[in-house]
Amino acid sequence: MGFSKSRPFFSSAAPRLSSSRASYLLCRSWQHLPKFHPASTLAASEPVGASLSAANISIEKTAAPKEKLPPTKLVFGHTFTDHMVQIPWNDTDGWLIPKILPYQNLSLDPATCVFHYAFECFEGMKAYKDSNGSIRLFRPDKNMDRMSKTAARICLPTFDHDALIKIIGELVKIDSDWIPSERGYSLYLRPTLIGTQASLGVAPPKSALLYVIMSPVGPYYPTGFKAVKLEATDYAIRAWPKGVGDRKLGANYAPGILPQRMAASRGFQQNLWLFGDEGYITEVGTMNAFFVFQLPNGKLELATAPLDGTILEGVTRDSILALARERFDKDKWVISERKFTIQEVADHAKAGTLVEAFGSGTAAVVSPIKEISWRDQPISVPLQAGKETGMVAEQMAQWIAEIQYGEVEHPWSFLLN
Ligand SMILES: Cc1ncc(COP(=O)(O)O)c(C=O)c1O
Repeated sequence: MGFSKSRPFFSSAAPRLSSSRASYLLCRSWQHLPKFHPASTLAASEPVGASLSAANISIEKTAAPKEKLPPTKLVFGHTFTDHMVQIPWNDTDGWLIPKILPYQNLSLDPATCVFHYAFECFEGMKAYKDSNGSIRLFRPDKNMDRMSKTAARICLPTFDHDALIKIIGELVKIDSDWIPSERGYSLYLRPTLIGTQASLGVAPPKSALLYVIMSPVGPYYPTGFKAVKLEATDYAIRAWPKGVGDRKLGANYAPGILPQRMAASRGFQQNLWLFGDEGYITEVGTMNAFFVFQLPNGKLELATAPLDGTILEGVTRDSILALARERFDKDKWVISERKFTIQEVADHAKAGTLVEAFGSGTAAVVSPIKEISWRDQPISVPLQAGKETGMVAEQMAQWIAEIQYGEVEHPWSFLLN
């Protein structure tokens, strides 16, 4: 059964989220933390020394600003701005004074624990320039929350979220002329936390460095959406219950490259991570996964995997769920965080009730899917006629971009002033 504009599945008026509703939504992610998961109760170490503060940032500006590339030449993660943040921590003094410095190399002893035992975690978030030239972050509190929980899981120090948002804000303001003004462009921010203790003993690091670098990026789809073909991976597993797949650890990413490369060698842009003999759908490459099914009762279901520890708690995933719950017509839609299998997707495709599928993440916001290869058989995923996207992905991309670029007032948009 199709999915056409003659059947308005979205409420005609799209109400904006009230701030009380938004704070309720912000709190929801905590409720989804599985109670049994040790990371929800683990503390990195007893807090010692000074807590992270934005009160006394030391600023050293570069004497040699770099030449900027024309925006159309930007390649994701290849160009970095003039400055970076560095904040050292040690287990005696706590967090030391944050420094904004010229972008520079780090000098680390070869025995430093980050190189041997992967004491590293990071975040991916963006700053946007709106049409007034003001700069906005999108839901930075969610990234700080996730980074703290990840740091705690590998015994790196946690930090005051508001302080780090302020420090990042200062860095973004100093390098604000690196953010292209055109719609679709943004500044990708990479907060990173590493253990810096130089010793080979496997133990909690006694010293750490939090740093932030930034890279200007262009639109993910410069010429419009491009739907992707996926290969379902069942010979390798990205994450498992009670593991660390829900944490943004660098160590989770390197093992994912080979299956992605093997999928690419067979002509697929991404792989679809399955879990277990049942073939539960978890994630798409480094994105969360959404599917739209037509249900026997005539309703449509927007389904994504639950936060059971085997998927990353995507900020975009959370935003899509919140917007769908807020703005989709409740008589016509069911919004589900539930387990579902690749077999269920294949059955829906066969019955003509698979409506749409897409990945979600900070880089692309949404990435429409047109085909999934499973056991060498293609599962075809519908797109809108004449378009490279389904209707939900298209609508979500528009709603989220409006908030990111400050075209609608919204509590998720964090204005730097
Ligand atoms: C494994 C994984 N899943 C999902 C996501 C999407 O998360 P977000 O929407 O916060 O970018 C990312 C990107 O950070 C990721 O690396």
